[in-house]
Amino acid sequence: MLVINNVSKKYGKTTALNEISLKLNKGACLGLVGPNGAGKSTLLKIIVHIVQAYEGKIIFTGTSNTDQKRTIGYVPQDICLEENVSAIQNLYFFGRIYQLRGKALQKQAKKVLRYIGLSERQKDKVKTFSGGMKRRLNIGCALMHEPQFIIMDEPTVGIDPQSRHYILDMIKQMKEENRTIIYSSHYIEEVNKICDEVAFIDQGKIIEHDTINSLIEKYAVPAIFFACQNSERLLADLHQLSDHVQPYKNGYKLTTANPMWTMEELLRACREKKLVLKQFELTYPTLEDIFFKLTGTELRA
Ligand SMILES: Nc1ncnc2c1ncn2[C@@H]1O[C@H](COP(=O)(O)OP(=O)(O)OP(=O)(O)O)[C@@H](O)[C@H]1O
Repeated sequence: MLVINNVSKKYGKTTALNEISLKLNKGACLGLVGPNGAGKSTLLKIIVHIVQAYEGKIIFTGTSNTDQKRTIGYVPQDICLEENVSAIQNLYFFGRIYQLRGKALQKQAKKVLRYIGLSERQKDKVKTFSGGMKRRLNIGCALMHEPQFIIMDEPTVGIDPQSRHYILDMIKQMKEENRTIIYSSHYIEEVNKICDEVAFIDQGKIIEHDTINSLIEKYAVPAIFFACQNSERLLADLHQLSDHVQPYKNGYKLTTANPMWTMEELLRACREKKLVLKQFELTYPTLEDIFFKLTGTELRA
């Protein structure tokens, strides 16, 4: 288990983290989601001991390994590879840091190469690799010592959709191996695909932390979007049906706790006023909408 207790960090006058507390169970896959500058990288660097001057406590419990660093694999946001040597040489370098030698080192490097799908390119220099291949190798380097905790800082930034897919599949496999994962991203749809729980971070504070299902249940009030010609003629009816009516695209969006009844009433009002519907949809907020609702901040800003 990983316990983050009241962690704060300042860089000069900038507060990067403000009393962060989080608990993560063994085998959990947490998406750490926040916009640029929210404090994600700082928190991850504190967890992996790169940033050592901070307030609060980080506690790892239940690991059999006495050396905490050996239980953690860290994938930094910036690719950290030696470009002028081969993929396998990069893996050997990271394996040696963790005292792997000889046959054991070779065997582990081959295993990791299969895992990251680069066996065919193992002898090629990294400088000949695409951005996505470099990202995969960057992840492979963090896996050489078979860590229980895997901490990834935006590992899919700036890569092609195929490599992105590959990386997401790798993370799913890590989950099946019961590794504990923290995955930082501002691509919320990725987090939705692979994580079980999500922590929203904004301006150095954790705004929410829960399972994705619980968050959706808690905040996802359904909305009806509709568009028709002269839709402003329905405005009075709309305000009777919902307290939250807003112009949206070429029509209006209204939130409602009772969507079926609201839809029926809306259709009835359209028929009465002889208005022809162009679009009519029942929508549920995405995690991105929930983040915006809680923080007033766009994730992709
Ligand atoms: N080494 C540093 N020196 C000074 N300020 C820093 C340093 N590292 C981060 N900060 C500041 O701390 C705050 C949090 O930055 P951090 O990199 O942790 O955010 P982030 O959520 O990872 O953002 P991004 O998605 O852009 O990587 C920002 O205001 C940033 O400018």
